[in-house]
Amino acid sequence: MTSNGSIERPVSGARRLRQMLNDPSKTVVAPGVYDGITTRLALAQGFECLYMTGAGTSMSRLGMADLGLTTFTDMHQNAAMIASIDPKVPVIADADTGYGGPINVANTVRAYARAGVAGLHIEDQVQEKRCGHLSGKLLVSREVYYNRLRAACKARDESESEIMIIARTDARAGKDAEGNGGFEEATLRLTQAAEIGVDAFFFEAIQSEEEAKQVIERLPKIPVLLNMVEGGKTPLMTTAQANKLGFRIVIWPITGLEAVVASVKHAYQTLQKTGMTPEGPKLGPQGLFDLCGLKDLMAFDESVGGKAYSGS
Ligand SMILES: C[C@](O)(C(=O)O)[C@H](CC(=O)O)C(=O)O
Repeated sequence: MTSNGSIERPVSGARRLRQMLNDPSKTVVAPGVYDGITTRLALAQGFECLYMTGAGTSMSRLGMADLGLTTFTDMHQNAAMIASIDPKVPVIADADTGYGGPINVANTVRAYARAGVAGLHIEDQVQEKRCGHLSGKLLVSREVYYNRLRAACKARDESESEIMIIARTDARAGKDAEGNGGFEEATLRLTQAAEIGVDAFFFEAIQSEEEAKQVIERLPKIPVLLNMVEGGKTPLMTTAQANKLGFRIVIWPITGLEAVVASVKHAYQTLQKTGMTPEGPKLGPQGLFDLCGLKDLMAFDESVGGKAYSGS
């Protein structure tokens, strides 16, 4: 309640993200998450923003590489689940190509906003897309891309949502049917994106630190996101380095995936080879469920008179 008796509404993730970006000295770091457990782990670590990776969503939900197989429904459901775990912490979610023409893009923006997503990125790859750090990417024409962005901004404005529209271009390492591609094309596309009214930029597959500097210098002055893909096309840098260059958001989409794949592989290999799981400290069921809210859930049950878990 406020002093005049009205109900104070919780600050949305979108507003919180905008507030964080209002501080020009700050760089927001968002680790990639793709399911409930990675979301819980990132939240437990105290990250103030999360990034829902499309690559991770594709691999964890479908068991498939990041080639545009995830539908709007897959991505929206995952984003909604992730954003609901702690609505105070903003979630930036991958929205790939927007999943169709302008009306699909608009539908995606409205649905992500209703689900509590704080920001999303729309790119200029064709529907048969691939991870931005693979070679041979094909782009839609400038006009088709701009239409996607116009649809996204119009849907944001008409729904009076504060969701941030992040324009991603894959032009640095891709080209359209007319052969337009490369650094200049990417700069041109994002400069036009700012005219259309997007809130931030995602210049995919920056190839060197010098280019990273150029990106910041040459683009209009709205927040620029830096994509740190281990083993990808962009040299890795720390938060402090990214901040010094002027990047305002840094995402680490596959950090969790790399860690999970390595450790789960080791556990399964050990079990297969030796008939026993690897040695080392274990959380046990109690510890695992504690990570996912066990105590809070039981306390809630008890607070409304439930008896199911008392004494557990
Ligand atoms: C950011 C990204 O879109 C993602 O899905 O997380 C990917 C990351 C990856 O595939 O490594 C991308 O950069 O295209």
